[in-house]
Amino acid sequence: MIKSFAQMQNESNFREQNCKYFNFKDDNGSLIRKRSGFVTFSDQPSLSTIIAERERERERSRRVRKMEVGFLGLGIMGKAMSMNLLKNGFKVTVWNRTLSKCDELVEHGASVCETPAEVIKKCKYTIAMLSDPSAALSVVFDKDGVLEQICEGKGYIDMSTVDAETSVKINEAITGKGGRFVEGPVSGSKKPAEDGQLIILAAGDKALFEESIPAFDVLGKKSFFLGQVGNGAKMKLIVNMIMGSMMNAFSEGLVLADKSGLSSNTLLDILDLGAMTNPMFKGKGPSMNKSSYPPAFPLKHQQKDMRLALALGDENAVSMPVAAAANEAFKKARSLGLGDLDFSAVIEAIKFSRE
Ligand SMILES: NC(=O)C1=CN([C@@H]2O[C@H](COP(=O)(O)OP(=O)(O)OC[C@H]3O[C@@H](n4cnc5c(N)ncnc54)[C@H](OP(=O)(O)O)[C@@H]3O)[C@@H](O)[C@H]2O)C=CC1
Ligand SMILES: O=CC(=O)O
Repeated sequence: MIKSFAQMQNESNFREQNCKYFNFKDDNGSLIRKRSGFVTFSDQPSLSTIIAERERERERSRRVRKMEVGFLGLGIMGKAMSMNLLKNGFKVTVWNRTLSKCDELVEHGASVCETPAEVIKKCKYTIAMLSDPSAALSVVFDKDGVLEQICEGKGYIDMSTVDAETSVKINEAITGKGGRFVEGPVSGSKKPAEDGQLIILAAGDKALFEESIPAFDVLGKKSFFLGQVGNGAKMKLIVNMIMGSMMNAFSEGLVLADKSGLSSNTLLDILDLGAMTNPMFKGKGPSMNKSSYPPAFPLKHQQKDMRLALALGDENAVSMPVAAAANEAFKKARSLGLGDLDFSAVIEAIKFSRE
């Protein structure tokens, strides 16, 4: 099909190169516009697209520089996440139950407060990353907690992995005082947290979610908005229930290979070449074969997630025998004193039960 110049100009990838326009009159005196040079169709962004993109980036930086974010809980995840916010230009005010853990963040430019209430008072937006439901509730409801200062105009974003009931309770308390709440548990461990590559499973106040996007974009590679409070918690527990079950099957396979006189390293190579290849087997397998479990995702937290996911299964009458068996192995590992090691240390419980 032959297209007119005007039609070509409407194509999204239309570009002009070295074009000059000449105006002259024809025999009837009508003004005619002639063009010299040539046009191309290119996937390269046009100058106007580049300028618009730069302007958007400048606007994003302006918003970030103005955003004062509070951060409660500087464990493995909270430390990496708040450090990322700092490195990306946010003003960050931190609090941790063990206050000395704030020192490293302060060295990188963070301010520190002595209580969660003080952080809330100071910041329009506060993120929490705490170990479990009881920690999440305590930081909100206890003396000097979030509730003492939360009010209209303030947003609270809890990214801890908890059950829906805990999240709903926190939401009711925060909104009851005029504040806004988003739950935003994350999928991804220590390294994705350090690299800003988490997957954020948010739910709750949509406007607060949208205002939090500049921070979420720094913390993660993708943010899902899942609707009402509780949905983020449930989705996270389902994801981790699958992860915990996979880790158990993987551990049993490694132990079985070894006990059958096969090389567990060769098993890793075989798995990596087939349909079951995944970053978890690839990342954890070699260190598991060396019985090394530096904590990225502590085993005690994985067991907490299995427990909470099984409770969700109970509520919904979903039979989950695989997850229940995996939970037993994590419980066994905890009873062996492995709770603070990485969750891959569950393999030790499997080795133990076969000795
Ligand atoms: N590690 C990981 O790979 C991932 C973890 N998660 C989830 O993120 C959350 C944090 O995990 P992670 O950073 O690994 O955990 P850590 O155990 O490293 O850190 C837990 C944090 O919670 C604080 N805390 C515990 N109990 C209380 C309490 N009663 N009152 C106040 N603060 C408390 C700790 O304070 P203190 O320093 O004083 O002990 C610490 O800041 C958990 O819900 C976990 O399931 C989600 C995705 C990945
Ligand atoms: O919750 C743990 C994770 O790796 O995700």
